[in-house]
Amino acid sequence: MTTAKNLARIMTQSRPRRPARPSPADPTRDIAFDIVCGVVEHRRMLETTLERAPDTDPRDRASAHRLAATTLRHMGTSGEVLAPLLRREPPAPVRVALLMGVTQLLFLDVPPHAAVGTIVDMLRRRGLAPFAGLANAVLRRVAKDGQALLDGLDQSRLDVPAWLWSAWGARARAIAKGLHREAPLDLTLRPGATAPEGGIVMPGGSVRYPAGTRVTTLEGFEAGTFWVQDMAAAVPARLLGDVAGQRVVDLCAAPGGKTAQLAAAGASVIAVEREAGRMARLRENLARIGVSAETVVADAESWRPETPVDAVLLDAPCSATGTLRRHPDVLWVKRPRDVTALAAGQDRLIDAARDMLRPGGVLVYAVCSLQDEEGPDRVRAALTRGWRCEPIGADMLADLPEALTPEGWYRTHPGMRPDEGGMDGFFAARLIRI
Ligand SMILES: C[S@@+](CC[C@H](N)C(=O)[O-])C[C@H]1O[C@@H](n2cnc3c(N)ncnc32)[C@H](O)[C@@H]1O
Repeated sequence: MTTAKNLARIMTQSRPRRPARPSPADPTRDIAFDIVCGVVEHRRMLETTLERAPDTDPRDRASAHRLAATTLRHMGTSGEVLAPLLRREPPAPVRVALLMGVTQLLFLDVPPHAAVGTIVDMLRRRGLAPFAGLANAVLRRVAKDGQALLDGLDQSRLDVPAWLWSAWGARARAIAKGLHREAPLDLTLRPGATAPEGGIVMPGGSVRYPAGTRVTTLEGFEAGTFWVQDMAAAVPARLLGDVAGQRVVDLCAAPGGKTAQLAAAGASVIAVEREAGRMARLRENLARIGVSAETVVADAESWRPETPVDAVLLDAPCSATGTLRRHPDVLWVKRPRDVTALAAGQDRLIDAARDMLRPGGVLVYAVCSLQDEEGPDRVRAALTRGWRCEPIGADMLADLPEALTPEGWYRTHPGMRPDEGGMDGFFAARLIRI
């Protein structure tokens, strides 16, 4: 039996007992390890690390993404499982390896011998052989006790950093439960298009497929009959009302989901995006879908249209806490001060949008954030700077009435409609230029 005393002894050993055998190559674990170390040690986003491994087989990348994302999604709980098994805190990379091992054992369907062996091999491969014995002992213990180790743990609470939990207030538990589920794949259809087989039509007309569905394999992808957009993200563009024939500016536009919606609804759209690379993606997406828009690579804070426009959609850069189901790295990368800095930028963009609109013109301000500072607080602040709020009508959200707040704002979170697969967190409000 492995006692805490034995474990402590293993931890103090500086060399493995047996000569190390060569560890087999395992790109999935290696990339996942780099991703989680990047998040934990350097607050580096998951995608940034993935981009550093461009030549990897797509299946290894997909498996690495899944292992890393699942580790990050359950990181608080896995840490709690490890706590009584560790006499002292191991070095950060070793802790990451142990967390990955616990994830494989308790949250993924990896058979115990493989769950333990792959982590031990990884430690040897990554220059951490002195800790292979520790990992072997700890993970075997986790494998032996299995799911019983989770009994009595408040996983929802453990897997959300304290600052986010308190910021979410009464919504926190429902949101946290939503975050434990992988997000499904939602499509927005080009008007008149038929959905690929196997989807479920959601409120608002989005079509939903199970988590893990690869979009490029769906019929109609090449022909551009649909684009990927969470059902909650499909709503803000519709809050502008009937835009047919109107001049609409889509600010912060890439990769272009909302530009496509506005163009498909008959608006004459100017899409403004700061990053040239992201704008190239927007153009590719519009070409695939078969809709057109004027595209401008510029900073939305300083760019202005030649003449004032009827409407602006501002999908502002934000903390993205509404997309935590897809991006669990955000849980551990973002800090309260990031939200404060983002809120200041959001105010500047709202002011810029005012300069673009004719008097009486409409701004839909939207963020994929769950934070009050980036949603309700920005709208309240705007009311002192030349805007009035026009409450969203119940008819505009007839399919999703629970998303309409008493103030007339649109607000969703990942805990909503849990039995139908949940949805991303979004906030949007209609502001009129005075
Ligand atoms: C939330 S994403 C927009 C998603 C997009 N609206 C859609 O529906 O596909 C924010 C985008 O804003 C861009 N961005 C950030 N600050 C900007 C600025 N000052 N001017 C223009 N674009 C900006 C980012 O590069 C990013 O592509």
